[in-house]
Amino acid sequence: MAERIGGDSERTLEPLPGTTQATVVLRAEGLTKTYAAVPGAAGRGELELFRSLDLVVHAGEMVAIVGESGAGKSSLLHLLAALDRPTAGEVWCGTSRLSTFSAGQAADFRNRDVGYVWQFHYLLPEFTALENVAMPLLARGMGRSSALERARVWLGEVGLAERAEHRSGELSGGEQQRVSLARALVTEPKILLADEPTGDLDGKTAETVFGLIQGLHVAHGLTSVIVTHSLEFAGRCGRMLRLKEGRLEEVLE
Ligand SMILES: Nc1ncnc2c1ncn2[C@@H]1O[C@H](COP(=O)(O)OP(=O)(O)OP(=O)(O)O)[C@@H](O)[C@H]1O
Repeated sequence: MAERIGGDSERTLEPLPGTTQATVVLRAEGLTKTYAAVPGAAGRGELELFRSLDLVVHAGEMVAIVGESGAGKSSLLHLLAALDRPTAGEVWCGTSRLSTFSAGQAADFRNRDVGYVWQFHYLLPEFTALENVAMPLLARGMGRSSALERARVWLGEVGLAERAEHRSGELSGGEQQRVSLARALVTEPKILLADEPTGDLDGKTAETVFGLIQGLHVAHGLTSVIVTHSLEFAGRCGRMLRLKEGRLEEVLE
């Protein structure tokens, strides 16, 4: 059955080949991103990263985005998370047009619908692992004891229940990234966006964190977009796209 997406340009989406269902979770249409020139700054001319880029991500997909450094992968992920606005084009999440969001609506969208993992964990070092994981719940107004209770469950999901009371600054890099993964998912979003989540980690720790992401993706029925420089990890996602010279190409193996 095809699904309709709404807003002011309602269309019928075709199912994926070989499937009967096409639940589109994220859809970018005609996306263009240009960074403006900085007047008077040498080397800061206008920079067009991509033009008229389209992307459709279906429910349950795990999509890897690869590409050379500077290709625009992080910039694309920022647009999907409503962290930035495109120069032209639109990102849809279901029937919501991200470009119509106010700053508050964008923050709500990120708090409720998206779990975002950065290359660097950005945990608050003076707070415990448990408190760090609970932050997004506290930010949405949940009571402290309920937030901490739910955060404890998510620390368990990433295998760190016994580290709950450690300050995040006392944890190893891999543990910190696992805490940041729990923080991203504690609100039980439907979408996980991860920007080089293993980029700062050594090989074995990277494997642990990537395996965890894969496991949580399946266990929680997530729709995930993962930017990575690792072709090995990308090959283990259901679908690989390469951002190259402003275009997204399917990489078929
Ligand atoms: N806010 C900004 N203003 C101006 N230029 C920017 C801005 N953010 C990124 N850029 C430039 O856009 C280009 C793409 O950056 P982006 O971080 O999206 O690439 P990337 O593919 O994620 O790279 P990497 O793999 O090294 O992280 C780079 O040349 C970068 O300097």
